[in-house]
Amino acid sequence: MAEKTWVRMVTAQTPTNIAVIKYWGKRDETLILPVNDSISVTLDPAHLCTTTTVAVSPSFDQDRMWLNGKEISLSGGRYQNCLREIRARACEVEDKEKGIKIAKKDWEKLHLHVASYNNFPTAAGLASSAAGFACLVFALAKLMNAKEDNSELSAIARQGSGSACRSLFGGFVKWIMGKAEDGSDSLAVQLVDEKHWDELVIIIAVVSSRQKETSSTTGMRDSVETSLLLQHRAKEVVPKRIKQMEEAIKNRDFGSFAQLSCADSNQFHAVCLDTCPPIFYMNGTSHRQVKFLVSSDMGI
Ligand SMILES: Nc1ncnc2c1ncn2[C@@H]1O[C@H](COP(=O)(O)OP(=O)(O)OP(=O)(O)O)[C@@H](O)[C@H]1O
Ligand SMILES: C[C@@](O)(CCOP(=O)(O)OP(=O)(O)O)CC(=O)O
Repeated sequence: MAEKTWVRMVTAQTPTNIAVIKYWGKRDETLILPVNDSISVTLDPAHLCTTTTVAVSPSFDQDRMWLNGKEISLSGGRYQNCLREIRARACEVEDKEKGIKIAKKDWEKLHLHVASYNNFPTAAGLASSAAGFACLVFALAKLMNAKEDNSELSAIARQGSGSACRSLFGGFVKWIMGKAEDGSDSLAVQLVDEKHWDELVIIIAVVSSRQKETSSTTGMRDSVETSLLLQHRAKEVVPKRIKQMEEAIKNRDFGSFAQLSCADSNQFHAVCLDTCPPIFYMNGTSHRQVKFLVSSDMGI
């Protein structure tokens, strides 16, 4: 007779976030530590989001993951780092109804299956890695009954993709770059929740759903190696802008908020052009949109 088996599953949903003061450049590639603080706004989960189901069962013989219905490899360092960090924080789980009891030490031997869906284009510049890794880490933490709060979980999601640390919170979120070499103080904090500025409407105009030619990871590595503008931006420009942006958000000052967001986005694209070889993320449609916004009365 077959041995009695079981499956424990958790499903989570996490929205993507859009940076208004951008993260571009790492000081540590493995731990994913940035060269500057960044601030983002988390979108409404009803729109752009990732849904991830994680499952554990004694009948699984290896860790496996499916992204948008296709199996992907979990052998990459980023997935391995997240899985290792969460497993190290796993606690005992008891589900009396289903007769499941998992001791803390059992988590090392048990394997996981992960199925994740993005309801928006993947790897196209809409921060799928942010929603994806935040959702993975959050769902695993719930599955394994980890006791860490969202800021502590953000430091793990950060090791999957830098921008992911900011998707663990709603509203406006700051990723504090931190100073420690081990990355322990590089984490996200919520500045204000989603109710603080609920008349703010964000319109996402998708100008292309194709995969970007240069991934953020590769692009920012090249910028760190070759762009002098990036050094100036990280040291001189962003620290001042972060303070001004925090003030604008606190006071719901749309004029300052829009001016700072546009200036920061333009400087990010300028750093891309200052990179060798240059990186082009904007296309003709994006340029026409910027022209249109500048010529219309946006309160900027
Ligand atoms: N739902 C998900 N779960 C786990 N990993 C994901 C998920 N979605 C995307 N990823 C990972 O993120 C990678 C895409 O990241 P990348 O930074 O290139 O694009 P992006 O995040 O969509 O765009 P950008 O960073 O410019 O906003 C994918 O190749 C995959 O490895
Ligand atoms: C332009 C950005 O969206 C870049 C995001 O880069 P990623 O977080 O995707 O990069 P990795 O840390 O290498 O995974 C700006 C931002 O979100 O702050």
